[in-house]
Amino acid sequence: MIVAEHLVKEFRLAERKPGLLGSLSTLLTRRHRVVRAVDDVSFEIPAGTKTAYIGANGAGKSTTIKMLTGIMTPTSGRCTVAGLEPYRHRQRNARTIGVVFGQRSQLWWDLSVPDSFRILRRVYDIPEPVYRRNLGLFRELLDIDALGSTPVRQLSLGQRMRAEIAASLLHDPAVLFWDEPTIGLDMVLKDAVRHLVNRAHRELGTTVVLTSHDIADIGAICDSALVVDHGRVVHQGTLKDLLRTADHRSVVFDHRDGTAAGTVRARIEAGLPGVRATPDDGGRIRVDYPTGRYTSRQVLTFLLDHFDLADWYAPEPGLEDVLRKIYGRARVPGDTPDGAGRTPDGAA
Ligand SMILES: Nc1ncnc2c1ncn2[C@@H]1O[C@H](COP(=O)(O)OP(=O)(O)OP(=O)(O)O)[C@@H](O)[C@H]1O
Repeated sequence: MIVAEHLVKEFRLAERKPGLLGSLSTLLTRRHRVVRAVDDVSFEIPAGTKTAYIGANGAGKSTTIKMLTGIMTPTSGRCTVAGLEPYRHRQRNARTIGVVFGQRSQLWWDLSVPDSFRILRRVYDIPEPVYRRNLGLFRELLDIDALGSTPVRQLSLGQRMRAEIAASLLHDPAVLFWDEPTIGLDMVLKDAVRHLVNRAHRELGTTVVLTSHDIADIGAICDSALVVDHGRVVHQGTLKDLLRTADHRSVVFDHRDGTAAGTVRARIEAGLPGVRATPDDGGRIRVDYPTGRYTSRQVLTFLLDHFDLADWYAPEPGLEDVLRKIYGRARVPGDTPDGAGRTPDGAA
């Protein structure tokens, strides 16, 4: 079980004024502003679930994961992973968790991947059969042997990510924290990575916390969702519950009465104010309606009354639509650009 209780993380940033005089005055006055990256966040992630930690850029996801993995200490509040406060018990916590930060390597920069794995094997005291089984899987699915003896710093982004993912799974951790794990990976490797994590969950009961801007990753891996906006949790529940918050639904239909697409559109939009009708390339019409205003029955009845329907279906609302709505609200005019003043390694 992963628990966050009123978790807060603030960063103090020196205010910099532009120009030479500005730099001098910055040195003299030393004014600071505080960025509250994580703002009183509380949640419980049950063991054995696969949770997507979702939010727009700068919402506070990576900062939360850094506290859960012990890299950062909270400003206030607390969190526990399998009963341990990660920032107080970094060593013990490290045995329980496997971590990937797409933006930051967990491997030794000057060592080759096989050398890194040999060290990790000792650090985690991995039993021989487990080590062999996992290496076999990584050879088969991530083509890890092809990385050869090249030092990690000379690997391409995709090659490094393959090694990072393998390293995070090497010791069969109880909890995986994966922050943007598939950046730089091609489609085949993304599939392999999804297979590996789902296998670990199915066979070992691994708890997964995934941060990704790749909607397909979330759909292929996660069953639950935790959505943050401006450092605060705005939704926690199953992925299905999140999809049900969609404020628009759609009906797609084919008609056989030969009416021109433009006329069909005009007739629908006049008869059902607030509804949008869009012809697609295949000759079908997609009707998007606000759920607060119409039921699917009302929309369908209108279509049946006005057109000779050859076929119709109601697609499930997509995660992308739901997130676009949440992220759209998150953009406040005049917001400062995210990431300003970050330290190079992101550490506290
Ligand atoms: N080390 C740091 N020093 C100062 N500010 C920081 C630091 N790390 C993060 N921040 C700020 O905290 C806020 C949250 O950043 P965080 O990286 O947690 O967001 P995120 O949700 O992971 O974003 P993204 O999706 O872009 O990776 C941002 O405004 C960011 O600029």
